[in-house]
Amino acid sequence: MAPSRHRGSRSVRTHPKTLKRKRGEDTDNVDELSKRVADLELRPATAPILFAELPLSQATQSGLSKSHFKTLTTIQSRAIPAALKSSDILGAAQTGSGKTLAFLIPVLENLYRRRWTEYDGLGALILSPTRELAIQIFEVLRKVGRNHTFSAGLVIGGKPLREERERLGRMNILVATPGRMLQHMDQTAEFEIGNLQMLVLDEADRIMDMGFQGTVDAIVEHLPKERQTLLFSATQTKKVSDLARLSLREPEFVSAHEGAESATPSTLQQNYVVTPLPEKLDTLWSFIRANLKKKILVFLSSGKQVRFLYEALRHLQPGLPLLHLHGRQRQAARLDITTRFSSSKNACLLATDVAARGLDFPAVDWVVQVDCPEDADTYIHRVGRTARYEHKGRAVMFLDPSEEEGMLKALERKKVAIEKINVRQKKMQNTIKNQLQNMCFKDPELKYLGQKCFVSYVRSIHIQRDKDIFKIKELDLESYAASLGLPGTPNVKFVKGEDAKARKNAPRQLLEFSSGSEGDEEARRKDTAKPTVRTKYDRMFERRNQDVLADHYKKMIDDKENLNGAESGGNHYHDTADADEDDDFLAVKRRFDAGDHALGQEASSSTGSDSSDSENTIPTKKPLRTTNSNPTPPVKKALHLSSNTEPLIIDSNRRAKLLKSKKALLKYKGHGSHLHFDSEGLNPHEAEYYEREDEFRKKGLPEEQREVFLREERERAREADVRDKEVERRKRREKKEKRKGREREDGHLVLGAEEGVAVLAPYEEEEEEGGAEEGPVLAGNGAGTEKRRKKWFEDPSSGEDDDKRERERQGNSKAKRRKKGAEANLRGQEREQEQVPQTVEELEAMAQGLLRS
Ligand SMILES: Nc1ncnc2c1ncn2[C@@H]1O[C@H](COP(=O)(O)OP(=O)(O)OP(=O)(O)O)[C@@H](O)[C@H]1O
Repeated sequence: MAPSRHRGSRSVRTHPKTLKRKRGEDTDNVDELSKRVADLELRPATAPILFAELPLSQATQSGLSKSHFKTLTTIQSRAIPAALKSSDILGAAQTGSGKTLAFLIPVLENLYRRRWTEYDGLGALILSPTRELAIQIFEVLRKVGRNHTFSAGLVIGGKPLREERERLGRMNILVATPGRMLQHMDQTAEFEIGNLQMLVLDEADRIMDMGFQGTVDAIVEHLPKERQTLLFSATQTKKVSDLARLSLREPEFVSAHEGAESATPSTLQQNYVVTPLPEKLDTLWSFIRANLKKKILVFLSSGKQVRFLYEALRHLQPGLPLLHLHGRQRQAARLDITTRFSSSKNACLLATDVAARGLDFPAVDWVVQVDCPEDADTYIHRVGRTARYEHKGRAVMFLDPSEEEGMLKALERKKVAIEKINVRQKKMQNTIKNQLQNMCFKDPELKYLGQKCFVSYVRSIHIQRDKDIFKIKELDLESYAASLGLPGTPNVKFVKGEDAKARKNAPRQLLEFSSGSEGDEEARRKDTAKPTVRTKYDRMFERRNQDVLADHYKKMIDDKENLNGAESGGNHYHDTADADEDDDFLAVKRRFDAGDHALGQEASSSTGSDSSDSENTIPTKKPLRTTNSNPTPPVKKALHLSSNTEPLIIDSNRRAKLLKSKKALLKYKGHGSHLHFDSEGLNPHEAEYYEREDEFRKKGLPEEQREVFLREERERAREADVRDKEVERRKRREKKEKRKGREREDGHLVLGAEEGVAVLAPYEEEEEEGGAEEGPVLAGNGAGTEKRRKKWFEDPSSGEDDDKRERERQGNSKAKRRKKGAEANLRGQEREQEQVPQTVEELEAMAQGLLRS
């Protein structure tokens, strides 16, 4: 294909790296290599067994052997020869069967045989659906390509565009996520891709899926039509529409599945357990407790479930390291977690499907699918995280009885053999429901997470396409909510008229409650749900917990009970509460002064139940105490100390003295009232306060009234939750705006929240030590030594630190340059720190610095 435009225009170099490169070139006769490739036969009988048999460059051969790859896997022996001959490939093979090398080797070799250089620009673009997988591919590329001179970069988001922009134009091979790639294509002027030779889609079916449809189509529009395209996946499709979208030319379908008994590795033992939705958590808990010495990967259907379960199980202290991974974590955290799980011997990682495809965690013992996968393909990828490359592994899936039939049929269609097993009852731990309830009760944050977990689960079921598997109406959602420790079943609103799949692929939108939502299946379901007996503790739990969670809930209750029709306002609740407290306080230390002008009111509060005390009082300016000391008789007044006794007429000093004697007053106070306490032992009321039973029954059946009451209460709780969420959202918005403000101040290019940037990390040659890989280093101009591994995944906020360090570096190097007579090697170091090529030589050296030993 298109040879290098600038080949031959390079100046002769004396840099040691150039010498190495030349030596590498000298050992290969590229023409001879091309001839051997042309002579390759693509018959199964002649399929190569060892890499040494393939017509590969010395650089690739040595990279493979240093990485301890000797024998080809089935997919490699079929795909690599065809890809070397520049065919378009549709590659399908089981998970963990080595597809990554099946496309990386042809990428390196085909560019090598075309004598690709930095002046030729981007030669190969490798797209991956997730950042983690892109990193993994990049790592393998670094490993096997260590002796090549190509520059390679990783473009996955998580950092400002600015940092990678200038280097992007000099890359020969890019590993990227589609969204970030498109952003560069649209916004980076220096990015020239008209010369692209190869496009690779790993997890091709996922990338061609709806979630990436628009992005991938836009990327392909930018690419030259004349190119080689390689598509790989464990669940490859031959969809004609997809092939047309990618302009594939007579693609070779290379499948290692054909003739295979199962679409999953033969070393994988697969089972499922039927466990009703409300019992899933107990089953998972028992499973984890029974496998404390194992490495377990648990799949859940949404990030919110992962978060809640992680927090809940963490508090229960299962007895092995617990990790969690989902798409909304920061990059640094995601990298840290995948690295920790990879290096763990025993751990439990709770993850969404962000970990379902491609990730090569070593030695995973168990894959547990707590939530049913959306389809059989997702099942295959999830279980593929264990039993990789000839290793053994086990997988178990929890199915609700309503999901069993549909899921089994879907798996059967995909040639997946799975066997039912039962949980040993004696291995089942005690239920954790009560503990979860307790934790949710004490910790409103956890309860809030639980509510979000519930809503997100229900929605995830609602938007599933396969209604043979996912039957929302058959799920016992009320019990499920209780099993999460929630005091009630949260309301879930569904948005009608939107494409379910598109929503599933847009998690951010999925999180938002749509104000325009119309349907409310959940509410309808609850209306028809059977009433259950509620104990006094249930009621107490709800009321107290609502108080803890939401002040506004209490306010609503108070508003209704105490101050119906009173003015509402921000501080109103607090005022009311204070007033209540004062009342209690006064009731204990009651005292009134008979001569006080507010005598009636105080008397009223002192008795607590006499509402008419204040009537008929005769105002006086002097309090009783002063009357005593005053020989003149007091002004005549009548005190109503009780509604059913005679008023006490104070018309003489002697009568006024009565007010000082409790005993004397008793006969004016009448008998004490009989107070009834409510079931919580609080709030005493007189018998009249409670409705008479016959009157109550007149209003309708108790059950109906109970329903109405519950509906109203639910509505209040829902409103309270909405307000909570609004506060939560506002806080998030403010935080985000603050962050953006900081970035703006620092001169960062502010990007969409989803897509960040990773620094393209051309890497320095590394010491070969038992095949162990060092992280990539910031090569800058190709001669740097500073390690950069950690920086790949620093979160966007850490970009500030980067910039600061970068500025400091630049400042240092400028200062150094000012020094006259600086030594030549010092000058070299300064340029390296600046990362900006100053001369043609530097530029050349930098581009050489990647795949080289
Ligand atoms: N020829 C080989 N010899 C030995 N090990 C190999 C070979 N090829 C690949 N492997 C190892 O097999 C494991 C799985 O490889 P890889 O990740 O490429 O699988 P995959 O087919 O892409 O899986 P998935 O479908 O899950 O993405 C890796 O650990 C890799 O190092």
